[in-house]
Amino acid sequence: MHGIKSIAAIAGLASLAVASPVEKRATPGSFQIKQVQTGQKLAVGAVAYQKAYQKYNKAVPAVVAAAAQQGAVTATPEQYDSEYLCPVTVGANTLNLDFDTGSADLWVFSSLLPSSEQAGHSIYNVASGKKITGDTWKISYGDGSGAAGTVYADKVVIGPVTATTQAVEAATSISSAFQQDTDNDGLVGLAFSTINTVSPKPVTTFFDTVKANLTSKLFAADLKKGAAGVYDFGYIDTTKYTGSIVYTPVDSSQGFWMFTSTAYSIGTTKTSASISGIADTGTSLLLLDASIVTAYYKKVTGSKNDSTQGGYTFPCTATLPDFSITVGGAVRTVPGSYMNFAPIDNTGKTCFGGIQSNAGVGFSIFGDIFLKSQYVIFDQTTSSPRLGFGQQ
Ligand SMILES: O=C(c1ccc(-c2ccco2)nc1O)N(Cc1ccccn1)C1CC1
Repeated sequence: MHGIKSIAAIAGLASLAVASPVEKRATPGSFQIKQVQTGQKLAVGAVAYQKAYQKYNKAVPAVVAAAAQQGAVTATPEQYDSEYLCPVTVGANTLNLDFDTGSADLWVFSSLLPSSEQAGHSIYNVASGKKITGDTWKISYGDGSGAAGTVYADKVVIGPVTATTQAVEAATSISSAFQQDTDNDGLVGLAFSTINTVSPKPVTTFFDTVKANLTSKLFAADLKKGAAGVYDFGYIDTTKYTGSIVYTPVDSSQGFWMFTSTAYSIGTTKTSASISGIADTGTSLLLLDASIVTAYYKKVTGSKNDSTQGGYTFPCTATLPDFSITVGGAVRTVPGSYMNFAPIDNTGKTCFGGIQSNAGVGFSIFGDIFLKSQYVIFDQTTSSPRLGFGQQ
């Protein structure tokens, strides 16, 4: 999630009620993208994993060997898992981009921006691209942040996959929050291309551009609590989850990976309820109906809905109940320990909850707080898209 959407959740989802909620290589068959250790040397997870087997002269599992040979880029979340970033080569430069399944624009900080707004960022130099005359774009996210600019066709490389002529949306203006988040050089939208904002005609997302060349038309997100995550493209890594994957149909009519769960549990208390929401790697938190949120924090001693903090807070020492949903007939659980998003200040006394209200959004948002407890498969292998969840 780019820090902005998480700031939305912290700064005041109440304000959301006012703000318009949501108007945000030779290609081998499959490969693994690891997220970059921002500011640190790239740890290539799959290669490290392979080395471990080789060190003890053990056979390297095929999927690890495949991933290692595919090349992998490892990204680590920002502090408090507020954002997960992967290095992507755009034209001649490598930028750290936020893979966002809640939006469908690949936009980047560019040489077209005023130099003051480029400061601290890796930049796409439009000189290497082919300007797509007449195309413009403008995106606004749920928290009022946003960006706008023009469009170039250029090479985009993610892992070992190269899209030779991907539409790259070069920013000519960006909101202040994006300027301040110097870890983030732009977004790779992985929602459906129908909500791409390029005018007069939407362009395809990176995934839509390359999916025909993948072994399977799918990608999977393996985000982690406080550690590097992985995006797998074109294959399912069966070492990444326990038990089996449960699948559920996706309603893509609003351009999101939207699904419905049929019950939720707070601790061991299960309640039947139809919860319609989206799998959104670009949102930090888990945004649910107020009734569920209130019921959850009733179980947390010292919690309160603090309008000055923009949501529910509790003592950082609080014990938090697990939260589960029933999806595709199976229960999928977020451990209580994942529900503490971050301290509200540097005293570390009071913490901000990972579960907050979806007021003003119109549906629930299963952001990183939920997604990092699962191996999530975004599956377009058939004409009916679906989501898969494997408990981690
Ligand atoms: O930020 C967005 C978001 C993403 C993409 C677009 C968009 C506009 C035009 C095309 O895509 N508009 C958004 O608003 N969230 C998450 C969110 C978080 C908090 C409140 C509201 N929402 C979309 C996925 C739901």
